Amino acid sequence: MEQPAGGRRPRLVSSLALGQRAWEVTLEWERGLLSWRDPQPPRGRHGGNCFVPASEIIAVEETEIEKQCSSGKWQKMAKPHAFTVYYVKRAQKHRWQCNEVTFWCVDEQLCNQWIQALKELLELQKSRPKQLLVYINPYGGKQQGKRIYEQKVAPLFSLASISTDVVITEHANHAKDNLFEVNIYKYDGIVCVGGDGMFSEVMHGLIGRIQKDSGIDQNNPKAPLVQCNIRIGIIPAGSTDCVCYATVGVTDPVTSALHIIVGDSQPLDVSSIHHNNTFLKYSVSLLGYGFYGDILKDSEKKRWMGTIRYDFSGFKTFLSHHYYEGTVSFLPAKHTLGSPRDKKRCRTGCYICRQSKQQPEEQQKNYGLEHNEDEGGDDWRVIKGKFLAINAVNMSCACPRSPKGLSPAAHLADGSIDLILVRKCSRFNFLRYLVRHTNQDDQFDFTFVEVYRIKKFQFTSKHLEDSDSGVKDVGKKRFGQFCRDHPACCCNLSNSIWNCDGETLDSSAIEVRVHCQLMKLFARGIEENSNDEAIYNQSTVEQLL
Ligand SMILES: Nc1ncnc2c1ncn2[C@@H]1O[C@H](COP(=O)(O)OP(=O)(O)OP(=O)(O)O)[C@@H](O)[C@H]1O
Ligand SMILES: CCCCCCCCCCCCC/C=C/[C@@H](O)[C@H](CO)NC(=O)CCCCC
Ligand SMILES: [Ca+2]
Repeated sequence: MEQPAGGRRPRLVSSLALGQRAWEVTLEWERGLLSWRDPQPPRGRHGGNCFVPASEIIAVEETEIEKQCSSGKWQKMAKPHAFTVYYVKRAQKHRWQCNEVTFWCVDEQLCNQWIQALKELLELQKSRPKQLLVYINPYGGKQQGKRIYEQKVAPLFSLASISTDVVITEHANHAKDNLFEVNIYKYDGIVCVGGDGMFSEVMHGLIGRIQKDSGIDQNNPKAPLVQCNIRIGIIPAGSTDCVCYATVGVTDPVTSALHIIVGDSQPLDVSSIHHNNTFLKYSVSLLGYGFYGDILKDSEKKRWMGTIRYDFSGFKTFLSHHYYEGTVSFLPAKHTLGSPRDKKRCRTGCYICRQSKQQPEEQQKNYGLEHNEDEGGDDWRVIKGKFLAINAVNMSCACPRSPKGLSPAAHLADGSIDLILVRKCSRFNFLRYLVRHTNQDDQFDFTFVEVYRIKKFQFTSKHLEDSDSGVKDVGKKRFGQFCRDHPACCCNLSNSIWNCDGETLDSSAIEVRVHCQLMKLFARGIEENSNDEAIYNQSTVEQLL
């Protein structure tokens, strides 16, 4: 072993056996890196260098071994000593797996020294959770939540010495209500096992609880909300799992569990939605009126169909081709560098999101000023029209159905919303628009599609305006009426509904405002050059360090 230099923690270098060969294993404290290399690779094979950053080591365990080797030099040993390192292995398409490597040696003291050193290194990973509160929706998606958690996630949490309190929900809003009752502050994070709806429930519980404890009135649309530092982890077990896909790059329970274990943190913008000074809901993914509202309305009646209900209702809604008249007013976002037509997408460590990081504090400081500007300024834009869809997205909304999402260049944490207006067009053109969500073509490159990066917006449907009801919702009186003058024209005098992250809103007239980085997830955003190889190679690590 190398000696300490200048009081620094020494580099640990030993010759340890891996399988039946001796490898040079190194632990570099300064760089937080475990590596091993085969000094004499067998002829014809490249001597691979393997690297694992400490931040991606899941656990270290002493390993009880029998005399397993039938040949080679270990065969003669009376009692070999061993330890196993569990670490993150990057598989294809942003998927992570738990890999393990077992090192052997004859010297018990050396083995213990390695275990001790690696455990100390893990102790230094301060952002890792130790205690989690887990909510499982047993009825989300394909009703596999409980099985997924017990078989794939719980064993990993236990390996990583994370203790958990698990609640299997018995009804909708169970998790949300529970979050107002329990001592949330003793947990390092909340985990939800389910889909976007379950995540939304947990998020409402957590954000609501924090505002309550801070004396903030959620009904005040202008209140500066208090940031939520308790992270939420999503184990995907729903039908769309858009929040998970758009923040991790894949919907895979093991990958998500590993992001929780390594203590990743991804800030997330949250929109608040109000009607007449009454708080309705928060949204993090899609707030959609028209097409996506109608899909939701129809699909809720078909929950028994499971995950394919959305395809069925999507097809039906496409054929019905309803458009809705109304007025959208919005305040464009000036603070952010990006635009919805950018080619560059929000990825791990996104510069545009980092640049927006100061915004929450600035917002608090300039609260009064900003408020006056917004109310009196000429910055608000007003668009009246006939729309097939009005979509306000806080993130790309990438999901397995649409891997680039509704707004591919939207940012997770830049304090802005992408507002997409799809005006009345032919069925054929709307189909062309939808198909572009699934290929590489630009879905905003149509005359009937507009996209704006904004901070706030309001919407009122035409018949609410006509009835002079202002923001009061009397639209339900006319619900279900269709255009008598043109029975086949698809003009729908009734309201659509708002689809808010897969849940319906009680009002069609709404005002929406985005809160920059209001909450955090156990995620890191989608990694740019996700490594499709089995393990870090030399160049990747050099880039990292
Ligand atoms: N025990 C339960 N019984 C009935 N409903 C529940 C229960 N627990 C949670 N819920 C509700 O079920 C709704 C849907 O759950 P979830 O989001 O997990 O699945 P999904 O709708 O199939 O998936 P996605 O939202 O990804 O499309 C949530 O709004 C949640 O409030
Ligand atoms: C001819 C092929 C055309 C295919 C077009 C596919 C376009 C798909 C875009 C999907 C965007 C999903 C946005 C996410 C919404 C979630 O907050 C929400 C809750 O889970 N899911 C839905 O509303 C469910 C929405 C389901 C939509 C089908
Ligand atoms: Ca955003």
